Amino acid sequence: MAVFTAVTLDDLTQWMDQFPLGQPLALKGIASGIENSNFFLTTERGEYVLTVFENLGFEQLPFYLQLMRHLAERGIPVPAPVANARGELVAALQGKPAAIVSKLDGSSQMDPQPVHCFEVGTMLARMHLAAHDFPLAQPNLRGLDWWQATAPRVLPFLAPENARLLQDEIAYQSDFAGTDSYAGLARGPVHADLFRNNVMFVGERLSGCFDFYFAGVDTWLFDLAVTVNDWCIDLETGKLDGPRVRALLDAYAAVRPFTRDEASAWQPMLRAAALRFWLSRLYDLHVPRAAEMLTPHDPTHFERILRDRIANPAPGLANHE
Ligand SMILES: Nc1ncnc2c1ncn2[C@@H]1O[C@H](COP(=O)(O)OP(=O)(O)OP(=O)(O)O)[C@@H](O)[C@H]1O
Ligand SMILES: N[C@@H](CCO)C(=O)O
Repeated sequence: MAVFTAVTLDDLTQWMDQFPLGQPLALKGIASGIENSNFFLTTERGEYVLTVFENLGFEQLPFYLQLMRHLAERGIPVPAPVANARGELVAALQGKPAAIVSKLDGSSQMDPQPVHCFEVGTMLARMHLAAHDFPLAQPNLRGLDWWQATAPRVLPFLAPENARLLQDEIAYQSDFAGTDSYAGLARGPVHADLFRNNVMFVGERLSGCFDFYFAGVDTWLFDLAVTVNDWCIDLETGKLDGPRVRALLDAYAAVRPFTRDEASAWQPMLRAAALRFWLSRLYDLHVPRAAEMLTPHDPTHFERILRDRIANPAPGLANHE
């Protein structure tokens, strides 16, 4: 059960006065998700999602919520945060930061076909372009600095061959981040966690994406690699599926063509994106937080993906300028 903070309809009656949403009518905890307490909230004005943030502070949240507002205003299908009477998107609830956002239609597509990957590629490229003039800046907090700081904390728990893989890959990625080709990559605010469970579909139409709480400024290519490593793989083996990769990349490139630097950085970036989630899953498994109540995600899934991306070249990026 992923509701860490208990909230009842009674708790909300007064709290909701600050929002222009009328009275709360129904509240239902959402079981999935491992980061925050989420509730479907029905008010006199409609359907919303209430999130109580368990790990994020009042300092970081404006970046995520303002980014969602910025994207929603530009027609990207993301939850629109609702401001309170003081114009704030974050308000304290039971001493924790909380926000109300609009509810998206649809459900996750956990068995994606090329048609779904095409939709995801189009939306991701549109999102990158729409976020480009977003004025706030926050680095990707799960980027290279975090990998370098976190690896030593999980190394003692790893078998020797995995410890070697982790150390070698961090060294490889540190070198890669220092190359001219890396420096030439386009950057901006990116989602950085656009997995299957963070996108909604109604039939074959993408109806929205959510969970921006790992968003940060990073290369667009990193975001694309994170997305491909989840949407375009066989879940058993972690191997890329050609038709889905092509669909996602072609759709992305039709909105924003790839550059030469991006084409040459693609293989290392797929490895970087695999490393990022292998490491965070190792960290969640071996260094659990006190409030953790769910079984952490399986790290070996991303270890397999990383080993595969090192051993096998992925389909390349075409259409570069
Ligand atoms: N705006 C929204 N509209 C509709 N459903 C939503 C919305 N936001 C969240 N949900 C639902 O709540 C669930 C949990 O949300 P979310 O993934 O953001 O939680 P989390 O705790 O941050 O999870 P994790 O980081 O593990 O993915 C989603 O799977 C989705 O079903
Ligand atoms: N997408 C992450 C979970 C955090 O959102 C993972 O699969 O490890």
